[in-house]
Amino acid sequence: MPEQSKPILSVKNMSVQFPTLSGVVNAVKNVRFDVGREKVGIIGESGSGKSTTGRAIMRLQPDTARVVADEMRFEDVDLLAASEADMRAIRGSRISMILQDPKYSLNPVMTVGEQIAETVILHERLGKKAARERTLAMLERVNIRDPQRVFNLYPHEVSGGMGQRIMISMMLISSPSLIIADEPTSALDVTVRQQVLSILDDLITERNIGLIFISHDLNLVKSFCDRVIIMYAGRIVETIDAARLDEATHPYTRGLLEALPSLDHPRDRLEVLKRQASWAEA
Ligand SMILES: Nc1ncnc2c1ncn2[C@@H]1O[C@H](COP(=O)(O)OP(=O)(O)OP(=O)(O)O)[C@@H](O)[C@H]1O
Repeated sequence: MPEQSKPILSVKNMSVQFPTLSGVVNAVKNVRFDVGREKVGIIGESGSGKSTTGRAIMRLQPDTARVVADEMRFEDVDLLAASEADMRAIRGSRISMILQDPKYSLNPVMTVGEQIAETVILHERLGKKAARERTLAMLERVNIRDPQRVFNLYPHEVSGGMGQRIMISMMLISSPSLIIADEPTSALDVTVRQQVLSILDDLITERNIGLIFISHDLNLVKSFCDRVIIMYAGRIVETIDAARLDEATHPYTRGLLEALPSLDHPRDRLEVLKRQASWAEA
């Protein structure tokens, strides 16, 4: 298989369970998917297992969680067999995660520049001066106009959109091959969202990175991603090219599409999704 079309990530029959006081929660059930150098959206309603899937790939589950799979392979790494030390070396360097709110992901008592620089000091053993230069260049790459000034700001001093661009800098500075973005723009207003998405898009294309984009915004995923995985109650009910989403056949996907408001074809009433128990079964 040519290098370019080889999957970066291959997940085969992965399930995630959480034992709780009221019984076992089967958060993810037997999911199977590959991610190549492409943008793959995962959509589904709240509780459908999207974030749990992303965190299981990063091996960031609570200790009580049970993750089983036939295979979870990231490039040359068997994620099921990797030690915690192996995972620490991979996280933030070869696989990065961008979360919804940078305020919770950034350390409040360190300047944003120091935090970004720390990534390359840690993973690439760069000296302080070289790390600072790389950081300033990366901040400039995400369209931050005055990187010298922004380098010295603390997380509470930056706006939501700038915070997310800082997160993108931090997550991309080590040139990962896979990014998992979990609702990365949900906290932003529409114009800032477009700017952040366009920066992310450019960097992903330019560096040939694979992206898993978790969202419950069907319209966003449809326009931003190449392929879409639709989850319902822990299962993948359908995987389809984003350009062909309107031709989706699964009744859950059809229901999601029909529940979307449209400016071109306004309707008096939006459809309410009617669920069937069989969608959650094998
Ligand atoms: N640590 C945990 N302990 C117990 N149950 C959990 C835990 N984390 C997640 N769950 C359960 O797993 C299921 C899937 O949750 P998950 O957060 O993956 O859904 P999601 O699709 O990402 O939802 P959202 O869009 O609201 O983030 C839910 O029923 C949730 O309550």
